[in-house]
Amino acid sequence: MTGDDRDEDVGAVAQQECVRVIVRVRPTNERELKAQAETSDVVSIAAKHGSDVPNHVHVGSASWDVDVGYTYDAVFGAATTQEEIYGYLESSVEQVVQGFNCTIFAYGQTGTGKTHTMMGPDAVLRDGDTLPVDSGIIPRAVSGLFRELRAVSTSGAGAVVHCSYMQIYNNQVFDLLQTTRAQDQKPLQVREMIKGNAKHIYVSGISEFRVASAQDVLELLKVGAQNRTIRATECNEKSSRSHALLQVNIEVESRGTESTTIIRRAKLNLVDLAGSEKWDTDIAMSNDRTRELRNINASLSALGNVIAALTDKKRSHIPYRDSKLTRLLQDSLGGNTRTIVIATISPSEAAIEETLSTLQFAERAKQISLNIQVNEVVDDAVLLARAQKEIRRLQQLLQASPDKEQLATLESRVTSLEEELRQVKAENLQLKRRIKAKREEPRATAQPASSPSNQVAEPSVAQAMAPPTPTNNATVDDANELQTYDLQEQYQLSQLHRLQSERRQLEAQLEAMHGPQPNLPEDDDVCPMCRRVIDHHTDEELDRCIELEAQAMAPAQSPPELPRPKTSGAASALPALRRPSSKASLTQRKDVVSPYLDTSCSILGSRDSCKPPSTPPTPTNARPVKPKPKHSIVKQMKARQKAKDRLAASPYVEVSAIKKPEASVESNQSKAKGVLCNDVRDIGLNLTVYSYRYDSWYPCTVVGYDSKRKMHCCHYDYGDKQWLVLADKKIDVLGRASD
Ligand SMILES: Nc1ncnc2c1ncn2[C@@H]1O[C@H](COP(=O)(O)OP(=O)(O)OP(=O)(O)O)[C@@H](O)[C@H]1O
Repeated sequence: MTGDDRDEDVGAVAQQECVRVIVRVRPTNERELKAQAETSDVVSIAAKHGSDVPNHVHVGSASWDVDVGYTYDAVFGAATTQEEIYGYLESSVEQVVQGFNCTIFAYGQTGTGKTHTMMGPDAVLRDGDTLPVDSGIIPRAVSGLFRELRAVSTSGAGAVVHCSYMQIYNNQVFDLLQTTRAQDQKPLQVREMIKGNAKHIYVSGISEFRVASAQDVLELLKVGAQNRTIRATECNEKSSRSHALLQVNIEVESRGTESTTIIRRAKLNLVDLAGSEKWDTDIAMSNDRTRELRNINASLSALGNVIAALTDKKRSHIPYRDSKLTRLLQDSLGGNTRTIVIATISPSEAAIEETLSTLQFAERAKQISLNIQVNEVVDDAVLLARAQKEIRRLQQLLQASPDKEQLATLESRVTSLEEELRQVKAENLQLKRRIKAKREEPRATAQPASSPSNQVAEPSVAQAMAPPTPTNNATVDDANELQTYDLQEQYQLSQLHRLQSERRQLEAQLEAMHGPQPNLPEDDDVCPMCRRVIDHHTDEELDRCIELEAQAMAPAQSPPELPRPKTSGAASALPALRRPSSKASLTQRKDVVSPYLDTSCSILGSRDSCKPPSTPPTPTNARPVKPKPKHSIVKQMKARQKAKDRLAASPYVEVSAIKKPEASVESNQSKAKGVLCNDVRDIGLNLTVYSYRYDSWYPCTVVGYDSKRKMHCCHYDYGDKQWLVLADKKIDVLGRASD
């Protein structure tokens, strides 16, 4: 996969898949051959539905009255080689390098070949460059992983690999890579942290070793093998009495396009479970052995319960906390980890009960669905690259739109139509006033007859409004004039309607030519002073706009607002001019007046209040009403600025960064440094580490130490892990959890 391909994967969505289950049948061993001298094997396998890999296992025994069959992802018979088994899993292991977590675990009755499948015979851990043919999945997966890492490194990717190895013995977690024997160690705690939307399970205080080659891991496995608890039992000379988990954490940093950096982190868990065992009351067992057996069976039954709960749609509670095993496998069961279960069975009739129980466990496990997702860290550069990509897309859209000249012509036509419309409206208004005045004239002059000023009797209102007659010349003239006004008004109104409809058409045309508008900011996101998105302001710009806004809002300083021309009832009843889209309208954006050009009119007011009135303002005693904003923009901007500051202080919003005065920092520092051992003994120490960048202290626990680089692996309380040279940092040691 190239860096470019990887870039495309950024932000990839989760893939749904189920736990994959494969069954491996081991050859009949000598003990079974002796026991079943007269009977044959009860397990047979076949390929179903035209599959080239056998995927169906059948168990049939007349004496046990059993005849059942199950279908899995794959079924491997006694003759299958270690290479064939790994060949089936290889691609899943290689995908770890691409950021997919993966867990492979072997489950089955004691002595059915779990350790053989996962590790192979002891001899596989001998020194040498080539893997022995009987090497199991673990050594093959480790060398496959490093092969894949070498392949990606040719395209410029760099990788860091860390490894830890632990066992769960008697439901307690022990570090298999510590120099002290497991029996003398303090058990480690399994902890949970929330990272993003997901929970992550980790072992607090486990040692993590940086490894550079498969051989390094094999060396660690050798150390671990010496520490693992093994005992001879009736079924197995070297029976594993603990569950062993090898955890390989990889971090691959690759270059995407536009010099971006993509960091992918993934975990490969390789688990060899202890085998379930029937409690044989005929055999005398030591207390230790009884305790082991009880714990192994209890943890495996807890695993069975978790799997049953996960496949039961009605169950909401999954009992992960019932055992350390299920707690550690929590991520792998129903989480963001590709999980492969290898169910190992014996073909012998003597083991038929255990075989059926293992197959039923496997049958349930394959129903568990998982949400697999690439684990990647998107850095600022990637975000920047995405933004640049979007800008390029918008620029292309703009180029694809019709030529600018045509747009400019249309825009100027709309502007001139608006002006014409305004004039027609004003004329119309004047006409209406004159008509009204004319109509009221006869009423005003129709005074009582006794009035000395009225020598001639005036016609009544009814007469004035009646159709003109030839006998009364004055009335005829008035009526004619009124009629002319009416006609003029009708003409103006029709003009008005024509102009309005023409303008609406033009605006629609303009909008269509501009294409779909990119996400225009919500009104509340736009600065009322400069009409730019508030979040795009620099600090200085923001301060300037806040100041301008405060000036505009202050009643003493605000310029006297021009009262709007009064409109008559008739004029306000005219059809309102509406734009096809208030947000996308070009003219609306164009009309916005920048406060940097003229601060005498508040942008908070309507657009008209900034324009010179079309008619001289009529004097009025009414106090001009100052338009009020929905919310105080100043407050809004200040709140945004505060939120921005908070974000800038920490890359993790939820982090409660602890600020400390510098003085105490310095005094604590030398004391804190003295407490550090600068070796694996630091593991488990709780610290707070000072970050200069964010001027804050972050609490963390030391979970690893790299002696080569003299670096500590710090697990922050907010969930991230980071390798640091603590010697160069300001730190404060808080102690250990156990203190
Ligand atoms: N597929 C196989 N081919 C050849 N030998 C096998 C195979 N599977 C298991 N064996 C042998 O069977 C014996 C028991 O196997 P192993 O120790 O792997 O069982 P286990 O399931 O891990 O048992 P336990 O749960 O007790 O640890 C070993 O001697 C191993 O070499």
